[in-house]
Order: sequence, then C-alpha cells, then structure tokens
Amino acid sequence: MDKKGILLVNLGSPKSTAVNDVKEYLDEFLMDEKVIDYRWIFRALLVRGIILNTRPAKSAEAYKTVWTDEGSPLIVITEKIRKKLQKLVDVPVEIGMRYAEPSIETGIQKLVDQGVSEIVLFPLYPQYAMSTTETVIEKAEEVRKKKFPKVKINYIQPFYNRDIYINCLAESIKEKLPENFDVLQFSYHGVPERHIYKTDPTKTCNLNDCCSRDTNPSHQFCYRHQCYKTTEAVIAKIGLPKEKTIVSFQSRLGKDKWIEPYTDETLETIPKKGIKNLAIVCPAFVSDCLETLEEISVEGKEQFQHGGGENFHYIPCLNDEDRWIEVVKTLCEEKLNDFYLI
Ligand SMILES: C=CC1=C(C)c2cc3[nH]c(cc4nc(cc5[nH]c(cc1n2)c(C)c5CCC(=O)O)C(CCC(=O)O)=C4C)c(C)c3C=C
Ligand SMILES: [Fe+2]
Ligand SMILES: [Fe+2]
Repeated sequence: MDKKGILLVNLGSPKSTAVNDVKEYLDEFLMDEKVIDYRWIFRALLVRGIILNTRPAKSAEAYKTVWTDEGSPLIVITEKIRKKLQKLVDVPVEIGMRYAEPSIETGIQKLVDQGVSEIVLFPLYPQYAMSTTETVIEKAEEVRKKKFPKVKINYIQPFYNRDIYINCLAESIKEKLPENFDVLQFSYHGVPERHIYKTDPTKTCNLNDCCSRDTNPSHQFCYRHQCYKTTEAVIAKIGLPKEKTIVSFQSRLGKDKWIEPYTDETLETIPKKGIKNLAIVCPAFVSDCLETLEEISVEGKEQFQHGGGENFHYIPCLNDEDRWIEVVKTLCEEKLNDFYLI
C-alpha cells in the first residue's frame, strides 16, 4: 500500500530581518507571475528596477518589530500547527513555504524520505486567489513533475464557506470580542482588481451585485466573493447584524487599482462617522504574520486613532488553537480518504 503524508503550505518569510535576506525573499515573491502578472520584462523592470531599491529596507524594519527568538511568526506558528496536527494523525506531517525556506520542495523531500508517495497538500488560505492557492498548486506540480514524478498530490480546496471552518472562526472571534464595540471590521488581504477578472473564466464576477449571490460558477475563483461569503457566514453564526460590520482589503502594493474598500482609508474615515470603538479581524490569514501584527495591530491602530478613533481591538488569527487544529485534521482526512479519485 502507498504511504500517505500531509504537507501544510503557507506563504513564507525571509530567513532573517537582514535587508539582503528580505530583498532575496521579495525578489522570489514579487517575480512570481501569479503575484505581479506582467510580462517578464515589465515585471523585472518594476520589481528589480523600482520596488527592490527601497522596499527591502522598509520591510526589514517592519519585520524586526514582529520577529521572535524562534524566527518569523508565520513560520513559527505554521510549525506549531504541524506539531499539534502530528499528534492527532498517524501519517507524517511536514510544512513547506511557497517562498524561501523551508520550501515546498524541502517539505516534499522530507515526506519522501519517510517513504511517502501520496501527499495531501493543504494550502493554508481559506479563500482562493491566483497569488496564493493557484501559485502554490502550480509550484508543487512543477516540483513534483521535475523531482518526484512518482509522487501523487491531492490538493485541499479553499474552505472559505465550509461549516466546520466557519463555526471554528465564529467561536474564536466571539470569545475574543471586547464587551463594547461599535463595529467588527473584517480586513482581508487585497489583490489587484485585475486578478479577479483574470481568474474568473466566465468573467461575470462584476464586483458589484454578483457577490451577493452564490450561484455563479465563477465564484469558485473569485477571491472577493469568497471574502464576503466568509464574512456573511461568520456574522450569521455570531448573530451580529450586518450594520455592525465592515469588510475591507489591506496591504495594497503599487499603483494598480486593488479591490476596495481599502483598510487603511476605512480606518482613517470611520471615526468621523461615529465609530470610536473598533474590533478588527483578518480572516484571510490563518496564522498571524507581518500583515496582521504590524500592518493592522500597529499601523492600523495608529490610522484609526489618527482619524479620531478611541479603542482599537485586534482579534488574533486562529493560529494553533485546538479547535482550528481539529478543522485542519478533518480537512486533511477527507483528502487522505479520497486518493482513489485522482
Ligand atoms: C492571505 C492571502 C494573501 C494574498 C491574497 C496576498 C496577495 C499579495 N501580496 C502581495 C505583496 C506582499 N505581501 C506580503 C506579505 C504577506 N502576504 C500574505 C498573504 C497574502 N498575500 C502574508 C501571509 C504575508 C506575510 C508574510 C510574513 O512573512 O509574515 C509582502 C511582504 C511584506 C512587505 O514587504 O510588505 C508583500 C510585498 C501582492 C503583490 C499580492 C497580490 C498580487
Ligand atoms: Fe501579500
Ligand atoms: Fe462575485
């Protein structure tokens, strides 16, 4: 019988906060054509000619503010998830990062070294995006074909609307909500608006009214739609009225139009509308990372207070909470059991 294993895949972080390491990481990340989807020459001009001249130093400073003794929070937390999951399942579990180390190749190699030939690969992103789920699958397939042609990989699909995930997220948020808050803001990582159209084969997700309906097949590939659906399901579960919530998109990069509304602008303007006490959560991330610990918890708080806000309450990601590990286990087991389908 073929031996099975699990590979948990997350985005990845630089190997240290040294400017050169951050530069190397950003080069691999931003030269990915699923992230900056220009023709190679234009992507190289933008990334290597402009972004990499200034951003690495700025990002390195930001990374320093969140870095722990064990390393980057994103990798440390992903490793914690792995360890807890390993205690619950009887197949080997490894981690792999889309960018930098430990890479997807390193993760597959570790599994293969343990005799594994059938891998359940779990991209740790609740919502589908070309710049996350799709690039992970593409990379894993490239590595598999080149280095491990006899290995089979079964991919876990985005789980943005799965009941087990929604229940887990809703319970986690409910427990952490402060007693008094005017609004609960859901801040998702943004993507360029163009990516939404590009990944939607029917080109019908029009960013306006179609996301209020779930019947459109294009929503299988519509990141924005999936973010709204996660929000809708979570607030229904918590019992929060829609008027007490906001959805926004963070971490915009470059001059292209990204999906709106932008988190930073929202944080500056809502206090003027009377929202002084804010709770904020970032459900595009399953583990806390630079984008939540620095961009939201620190910068976001400053933006909100600058706009006149008073109480800013950041709700951490699911990280290695036991109920989340149970969800990871269930999603992995579903795929471990359906290998005959591929
Ligand atoms: C959760 C989903 C994510 C999507 C969608 C996503 C798209 C996306 N990101 C960039 C550019 C950057 N993102 C950076 C950090 C970062 N991004 C995600 C997740 C998503 N990105 C995570 C988890 C992290 C944190 C990594 C960590 O080490 O903690 C960065 C690097 C930091 C910085 O310099 O600001 C960049 C750059 C683009 C362009 C994009 C979609 C096209
Ligand atoms: Fe990002
Ligand atoms: Fe849509």
